[in-house]
Amino acid sequence: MHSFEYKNGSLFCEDVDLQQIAEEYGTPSYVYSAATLRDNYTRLDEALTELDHGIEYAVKANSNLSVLKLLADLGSGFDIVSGGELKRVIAAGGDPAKCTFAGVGKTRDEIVYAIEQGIYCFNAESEAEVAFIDKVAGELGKKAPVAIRVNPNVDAKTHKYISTGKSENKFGVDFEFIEAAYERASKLENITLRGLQMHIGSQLTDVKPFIEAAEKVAPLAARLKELYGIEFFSIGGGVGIVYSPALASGSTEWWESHTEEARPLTPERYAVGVVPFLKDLGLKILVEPGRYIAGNAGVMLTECLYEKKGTAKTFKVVDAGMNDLIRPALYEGHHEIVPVKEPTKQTPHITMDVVGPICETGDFFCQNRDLPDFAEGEFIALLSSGAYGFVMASNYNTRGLPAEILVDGDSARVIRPRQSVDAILESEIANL
Ligand SMILES: Cc1ncc(COP(=O)(O)O)c(C=O)c1O
Ligand SMILES: N[C@@H](CCCC[NH3+])C(=O)O
Repeated sequence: MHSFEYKNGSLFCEDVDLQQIAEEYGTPSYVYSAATLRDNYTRLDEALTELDHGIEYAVKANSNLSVLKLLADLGSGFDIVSGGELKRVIAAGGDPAKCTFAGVGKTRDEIVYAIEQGIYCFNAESEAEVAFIDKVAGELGKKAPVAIRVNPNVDAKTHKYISTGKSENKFGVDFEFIEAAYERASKLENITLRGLQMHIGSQLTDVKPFIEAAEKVAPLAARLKELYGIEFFSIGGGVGIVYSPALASGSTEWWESHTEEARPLTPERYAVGVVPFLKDLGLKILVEPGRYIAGNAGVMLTECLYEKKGTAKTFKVVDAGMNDLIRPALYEGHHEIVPVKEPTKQTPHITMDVVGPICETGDFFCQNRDLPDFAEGEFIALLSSGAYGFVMASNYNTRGLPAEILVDGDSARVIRPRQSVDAILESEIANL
């Protein structure tokens, strides 16, 4: 489910007209649907009922405090990658005892903070890191819970920048070395071996790599349980979403018009694929979805400022740039673009580039795309922008960060006001 659809000639998020949001709060703005966030969480949770499982929402995908609070209220745990993310979870009312801490470069300060807050487990990504956590825990007179991330050398068949489970990627300890790493770790005095973790990549749209990884690593998890009494196996995140056709795929008719094989990955297919390898391990199974929970729960609204017809192309210049949504520039990520005012049968389609105001050639949201025409002053929505959207925004070109708005039914709340340029300048020191 996602709650973005045309009603009465305008694009709505749940019961709120996005035209009104754009007019009231300005653009560029991110708008999230609370119902979609809740629904995505619940659907995945229900798909995994056969397992003793826990959902650790990957905070990096969308870390707004209101989003974290909504998920914490549903009982979610959190997968964090920095001390900052842990602080966010705590500020949002999340439970540190339900947090796992991933990432290849945890610092001393972050490790100390996480131990003091009593996180559920560090997911260590190298033997050097395990040794360092042991040392820091010893200095604090504590025992730190540790899992080691295994790199199973499985091809996730996703964009090369977001593939993480091959040996050439920086993540985790190679499958060939992992048992020796556990054996050495088991001799350290200030850590407890609590689990095993893997994560093979992001935006997987095929279930096969998940199955391959689960089949390869489940026997290892069983051995580690027997040898060291680990209690969980985290199979990571990575469940992909439908970026196109994003709007249509929100409808039941769209799903029903596709055969099972032609359908993109769903939580149910994911579960059918991996559960058989996991259900008899006697371990708690954790999943770390980010994009699946937040991706299709958000759009970015922007206004068309100018149209420019060149000899080669028609450009629509909008008021959002790659600093607001970097996925197209960074990964050639596809986001569907739809006018907020619903196109009619008479609206002509034209081939266009939708570009931002940033001084970079890569500052585009689409190139040579056939879209229903829209005029200067009209608002458009970039769909599927709820994950890895706002969180990757920057102040490049001294542009304030966009606003974030959470819609729930017929209510719309600003959950992050637009950042002013003054606020950017206030954080700097002019050495005059
Ligand atoms: C360790 C870890 N877990 C979970 C995730 C979440 O991934 P996704 O948003 O694809 O579910 C990531 C990001 O890829 C990650 O690095
Ligand atoms: N930022 C990436 C995903 C990275 C996943 C983090 N491990 C994207 O937008 O697709």
